[in-house]
Amino acid sequence: MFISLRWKATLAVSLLLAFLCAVFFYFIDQRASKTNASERTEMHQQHVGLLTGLIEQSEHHLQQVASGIPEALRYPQNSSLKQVIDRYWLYLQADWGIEGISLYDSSGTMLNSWGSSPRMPASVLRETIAGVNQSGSKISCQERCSQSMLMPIKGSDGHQLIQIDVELSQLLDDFRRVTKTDIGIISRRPNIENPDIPNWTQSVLHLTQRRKNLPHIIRLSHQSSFTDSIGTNQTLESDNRAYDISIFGMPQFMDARLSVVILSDISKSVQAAREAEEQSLSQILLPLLTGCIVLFMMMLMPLNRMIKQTRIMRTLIKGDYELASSLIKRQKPRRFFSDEVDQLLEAESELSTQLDQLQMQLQESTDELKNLAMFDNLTGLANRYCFLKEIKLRQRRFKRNKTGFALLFLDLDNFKRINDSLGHSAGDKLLGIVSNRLKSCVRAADVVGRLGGDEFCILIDKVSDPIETRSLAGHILSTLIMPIHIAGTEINISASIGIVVAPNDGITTEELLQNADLAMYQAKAMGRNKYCAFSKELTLRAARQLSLENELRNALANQEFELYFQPQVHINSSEICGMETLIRWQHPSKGLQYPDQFIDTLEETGLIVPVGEWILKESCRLVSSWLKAGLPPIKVAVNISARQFTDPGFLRSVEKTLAATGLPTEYLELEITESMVMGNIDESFELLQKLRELGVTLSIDDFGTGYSSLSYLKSLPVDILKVDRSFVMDIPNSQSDMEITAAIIAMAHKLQLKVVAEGIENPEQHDFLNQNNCDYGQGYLFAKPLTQKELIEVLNKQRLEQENNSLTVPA
Ligand SMILES: Nc1nc2c(ncn2[C@@H]2O[C@@H]3COP(=O)(O)O[C@H]4[C@@H](O)[C@H](n5cnc6c(=O)[nH]c(N)nc65)O[C@@H]4COP(=O)(O)O[C@H]3[C@H]2O)c(=O)[nH]1
Repeated sequence: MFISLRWKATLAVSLLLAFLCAVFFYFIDQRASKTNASERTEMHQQHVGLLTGLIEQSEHHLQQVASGIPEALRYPQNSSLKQVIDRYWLYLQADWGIEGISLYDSSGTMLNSWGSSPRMPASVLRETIAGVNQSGSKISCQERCSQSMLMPIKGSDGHQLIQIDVELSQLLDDFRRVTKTDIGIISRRPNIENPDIPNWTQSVLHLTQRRKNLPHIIRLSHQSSFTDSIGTNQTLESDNRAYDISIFGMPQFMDARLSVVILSDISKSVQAAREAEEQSLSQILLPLLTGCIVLFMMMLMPLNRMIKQTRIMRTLIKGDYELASSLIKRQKPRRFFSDEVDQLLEAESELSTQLDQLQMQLQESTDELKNLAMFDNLTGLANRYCFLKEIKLRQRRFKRNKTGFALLFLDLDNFKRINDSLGHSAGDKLLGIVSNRLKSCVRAADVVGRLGGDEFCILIDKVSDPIETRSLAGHILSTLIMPIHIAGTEINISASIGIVVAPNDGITTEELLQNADLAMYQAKAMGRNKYCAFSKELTLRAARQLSLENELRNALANQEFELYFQPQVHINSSEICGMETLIRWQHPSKGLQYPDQFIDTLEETGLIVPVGEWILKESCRLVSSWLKAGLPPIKVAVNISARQFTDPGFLRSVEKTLAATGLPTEYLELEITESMVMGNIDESFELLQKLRELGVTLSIDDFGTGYSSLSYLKSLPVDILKVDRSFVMDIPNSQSDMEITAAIIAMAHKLQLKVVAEGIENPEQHDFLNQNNCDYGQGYLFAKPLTQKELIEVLNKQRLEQENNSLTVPA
């Protein structure tokens, strides 16, 4: 729940104010109570003093009357007390306010009485006669309350006791007149039958303004008990008025059964005290309240600024840095009297700048990442990720508008060889040129992507008929085949294209790409620089390929491979000087299989490494055994695949094989291709050097088919060049092939290399090569690849011929 700081501050200040007021009020109240209590004590003392004075004055008055009686007894002489009082009774009543007079004899028996006079207890009379009791007045209440004075007096008829009474009501009225305070007498003797104050079971014997005041005393009796009320000042509030009621005894004037009650109306002083309190409160409250309002107003401005900064913060959180910085600019920090809010604003400004910079960097990085994520770095074409997204987009579109699309899966032919022989930078340039050519062949709406290496894919929009794509594929192939010049070298590149049309050739993206890939492989198998549209048949072919792979995996273990040997001859004498090992596969059901039916699969699956090791070992073992058997010494040339050559254990494997089979190293020749060496020239050089140090002969197979670098060839540690069959086969019909072959032979000789010409099938070819000083030859003209048995027969035959020739040579 949000509560503004301003309301919290106001609440806190209000609470503080309330607390201060309460404390202040408590002290004022305490002080007022003290003042009030002392004022009331003082008032009470004044009342008691006045009442005492009035009682004493009345007593004096009674004494004066009593002291005049002995004087009156003298005139006329020997008058009795009764006579005197009879004579003066009316006068005493009227002028002296005497209420009653009683005469007693010395035993305390009443002799005469005048008016109404309360009856004195006999004990008091006796004590007075005996002189024990000092002369003084006593207040007593019977039917009325009176002040009585007892005095012994000697009349003509002996000692007597005179009692003079005045009514107390006069005195109490005087008290009220002087003090404006009501007064009364309460009897302490319980009156159960008819009490004036039921709660206290007491009677009020006299009370000024009785009708008005008695209810107040009754109300007081509800507040406290009678005994608790004696000797204390009680406050009673009734009918919007306040009374001070004090009940106390006056033992010097009255007996213990009587109490005086004084009811003072203190409404005015209470009201005045209240007003004083209110005034004091207002005096303190007003400045406090004013302070509070001033504080509130003072807080308003910084709080408003803080609210604005909260908005800035929220804007920053939302990432709208432009708006945030304009808001910050609007709230300029103050130069003078700056406070925490200004510091906060400065910090916000810095934060905003930094966040803005961070966002920019983030945006740049994101863009870069997006580019990296979506586009191929080298060619700028859509990368695999982006391309797959595009395919998915088309698939979604198809669900809406039923327009199909096609995928052209393109792989450059022999790119690896070009890349290896010309170097990676030339390979990269070539890929860039291919990309541009591909883009030039398609519409803007079509997407060209590089899926990796030399694999490209083209997405053709809105295609329903596969025929549409075939003409495009043909156009692409004819565009790509145009010569490319990189670093002064002319390169001829071609590609194989696989075509699929969605959704006929695949529902999912993976399925489409897989089928396009399959079609592309088919195009490659068809002889490269071809396109092939996917068909269900291709799937079957792929399945066959898979089964071929599985069969090849078992072939080595089942010893289904066999070695054939094709003799190599001296061109000038046609005598066998060596042989090339050629692998065959004796398939359990299909019969003899040639390398073109399985060698690529061995390469692709990597099975060529263990199979190649077996070929090397078996070749060395056989030749070694033939040597030992006394057959003419013959060199064996073993084809080494690229996978074998780059295998880190290859050198060790050759060493181990030679050691294990005991074949002298000069009888082993290893055939490698140019592209194997060019792939990683430094490492290849080192390896070839080490093989040569072993004493093994090294030959370059298929020479002339790759992009041979003559500068490398010059320093390459090899012994023999094998001119590829493709140059020999058209001799003598192709002048250019003849020239190339002659040039290769001449160049090789210049480099101190021997030359083997492959594929010699007719005598013309033989003659040409002989005329051009080719060293060795291999081909059907001399011998086809032979089984072990056939080779041994040929070798034996040659040995016999040689022996016969030597025998017929004239001495
Ligand atoms: N038309 C014609 N062909 C001729 C003639 N003379 C020889 N040949 C064929 O030419 C191929 C020569 O082998 P290659 O160039 O190394 O080419 C070989 C080689 O690259 C590979 N290969 C064969 N055996 C092995 C092997 O043991 N290991 C490795 N790694 N590859 C092998 O398979 C390729 C094909 O081998 P093959 O089918 O045995 O075919 C052999 C051979 O039978 C001729 O006068 N006319």
